[in-house]
Amino acid sequence: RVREESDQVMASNQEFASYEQIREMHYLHAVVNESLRLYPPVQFDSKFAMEDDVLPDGTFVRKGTRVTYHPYAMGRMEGIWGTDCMEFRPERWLENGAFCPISPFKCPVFQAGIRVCLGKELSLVEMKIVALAVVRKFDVKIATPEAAPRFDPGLTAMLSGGLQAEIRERVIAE
Ligand code: HEM
Repeated sequence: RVREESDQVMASNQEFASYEQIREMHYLHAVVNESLRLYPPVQFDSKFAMEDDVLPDGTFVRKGTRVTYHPYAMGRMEGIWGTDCMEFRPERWLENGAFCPISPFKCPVFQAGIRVCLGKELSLVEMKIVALAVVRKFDVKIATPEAAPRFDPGLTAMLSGGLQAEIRERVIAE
């Protein structure tokens, strides 16, 4: 689907997408957001209360308490995403083919609010340019598609044992 969308927007001999073209690719944007939901590079993140505080839901937090939010767990919660929360379904981010943002407080992959990641937009563009460059030029076949990739816990995400794949140059019919 990403290839099909890019073929409609990019010239067949074009190696890299322009910023304007990237903005036209709603399905690609949905795919990247859906990947980040299930595999957030920052899996969890902690804060320490400098003073007694109260969370928006009324929970009292005593001074010195460590509070951790967990994007990996939140991305897989039925209460947030529904019964298909474990499915990779980019369509959940689309309405009539157009990207439909979901609150960053439901999906805090880049945090949310005033301390949201300053590199969010830059990294989304980077991810999309790299994904397009790979998908348009190569056929990528995961060696063990039946086994879901497993995360190694850590500050930033790694895949346990890597991700074995067979990569072949894409043959484009003339
Ligand atoms: C997929 C890539 C990225 C992810 C998932 C990500 C995620 C995050 C998260 C979760 C935070 C909040 C950390 C905290 O409050 O403890 C954060 C903060 C931040 N990020 Fe990113 N980030 C990414 C890429 C980048 C890039 C490429 C840049 C710079 C070009 C960047 C710059 C920053 C900065 C400056 C902050 C601190 C913002 C503040 O505290 O006011 N990030 N990021």
